[in-house]
Amino acid sequence: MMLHHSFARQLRLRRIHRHGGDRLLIVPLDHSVTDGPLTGGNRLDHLVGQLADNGVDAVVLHKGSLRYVDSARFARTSLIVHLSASTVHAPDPNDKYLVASVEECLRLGADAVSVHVNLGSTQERQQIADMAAVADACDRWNVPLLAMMYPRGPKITNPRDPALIAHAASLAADLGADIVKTVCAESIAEMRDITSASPVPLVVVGGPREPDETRVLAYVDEALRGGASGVAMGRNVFLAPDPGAMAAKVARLIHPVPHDLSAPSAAPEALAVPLTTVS
Ligand SMILES: O=C(CO)COP(=O)(O)O
Ligand SMILES: N[C@@H](CC=O)C(=O)O
Repeated sequence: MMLHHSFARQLRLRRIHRHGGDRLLIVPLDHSVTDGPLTGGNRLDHLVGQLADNGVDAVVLHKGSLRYVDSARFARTSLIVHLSASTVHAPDPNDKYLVASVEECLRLGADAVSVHVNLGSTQERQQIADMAAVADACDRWNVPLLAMMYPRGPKITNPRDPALIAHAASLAADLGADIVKTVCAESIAEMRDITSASPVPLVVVGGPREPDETRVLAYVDEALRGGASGVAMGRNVFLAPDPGAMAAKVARLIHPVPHDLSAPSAAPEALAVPLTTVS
């Protein structure tokens, strides 16, 4: 629990943790700006409904997408509105910039906002400055901030370098993020070092589409055993043949029911196990 948060910000943070506890299953759907349509506009509402009905705590959407989604979906999941954009067609896709404001997102009904920073990108200066300004607005409006932090840039040779991931997390936390979404380290032990040093919860990305569902679920299990507070998994959920069923399987790992024996074990001998690489 954050020590110095207002009632309103804590309330909104609790809303994001829809299914209780301190873990999160977030399904980002902001790819429609970065990469292009992920579903036909009319199917976005159906997709959000599938996710809301199958244990997803929150979805990430861009501001205009909300016009295609029935507000009733958000009786069962929470809404994070994404502030950053770039496309894969840009001369530098790592050049993220703001396309919305915190106030705008509040008007739209957001429970939280997210901003994207590519640590090591040639425009990191502006991206970090943007995150700091967003964090100030979040403080003024008592809105939780999810920082999407990726080591990406001309000098980044291994984006899963634990030192880079730890740096990305500390940068976001120090500038005011409540939750950090970043890449997963290559081993459970490395991830455990990173998460234990982070003052804020870390959730890991799902990464590129992995058709083998068991590998995806093993990745989630291993990330949790590495101390991650959950996942922000997009493509490996919404590109699955049945996104609702896939969300439910991931949700069972993130929010195990008391009698659920498939919950991740905390076997210490597994710490040396290399993480399944899907991200
Ligand atoms: O948070 C994310 C996108 O904003 C991660 O998405 P993927 O799981 O598709 O990598
Ligand atoms: N927000 C992330 C992932 C998907 O869009 C990015 O822009 O790389």
